[in-house]
Amino acid sequence: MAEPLMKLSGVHADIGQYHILHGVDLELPRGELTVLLGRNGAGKSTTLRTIMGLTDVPRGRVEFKGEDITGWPTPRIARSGIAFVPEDMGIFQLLSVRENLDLAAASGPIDKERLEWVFGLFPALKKFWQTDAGNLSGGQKQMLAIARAIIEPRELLLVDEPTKGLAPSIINDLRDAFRELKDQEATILLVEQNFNFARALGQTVAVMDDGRVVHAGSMAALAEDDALQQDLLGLSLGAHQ
Ligand SMILES: Nc1ncnc2c1ncn2[C@@H]1O[C@H](COP(=O)(O)OP(=O)(O)OP(=O)(O)O)[C@@H](O)[C@H]1O
Repeated sequence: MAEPLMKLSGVHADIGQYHILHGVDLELPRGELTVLLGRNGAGKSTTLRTIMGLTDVPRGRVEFKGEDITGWPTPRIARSGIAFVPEDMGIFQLLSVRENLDLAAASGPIDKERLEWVFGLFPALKKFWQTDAGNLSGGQKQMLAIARAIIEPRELLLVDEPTKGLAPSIINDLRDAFRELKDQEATILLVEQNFNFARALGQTVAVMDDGRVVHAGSMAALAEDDALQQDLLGLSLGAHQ
């Protein structure tokens, strides 16, 4: 098997005095969209934050492109080619869509072709180019947050629960955008609670429970196995259709 783009081996993570991750093993195959599933509080967001260097890692190893990045400061991790869309989206509410994207382009003015490509994924951002981000709808804010992460090419994109609180029609737009993103270039790690969204996009899946990955494999296999879903996630696909 080809070397994964990212590999977590036995990763423990602390937030303050709390020990949250208890030995996470996770591999992200290059060019694939991996979905991280699991019940509330399983440690999914903490895993993304740990990859970005936002927690203490007393034990274990995080490798990106074969290099040990454990303990690197967050800006260095970002510069190495990893983009992160946190659950709270991290956009500047008082700045316009344009200003939000200008600030996200760290290496200079936004590349025109890249911007047109982003507008193709999220046409609303073109329409509301001069609008303050705080006045966008929830779905448009999520699109802006993702656009900020991809306004410059990145090798790995981490996205935390993009569908949270969004209406079904907006979720469909987001799904289409992620499909195009994964077809075009990126390796993506997506934290999701919405199993149908996850199933539509994921090639690979990892399921967390109590600070560990308890299942990893193909999404197709999990999507076909009602009993496994029930066991791992406490859900059956039938209940979610
Ligand atoms: N800043 C913090 N201080 C203390 N405990 C925290 C902190 N952040 C997260 N936790 C705890 O760590 C555990 C994992 O949280 P995390 O947010 O990673 O889970 P999750 O799988 O993303 O869940 P959710 O879907 O609810 O966001 C939870 O028990 C949570 O209460």
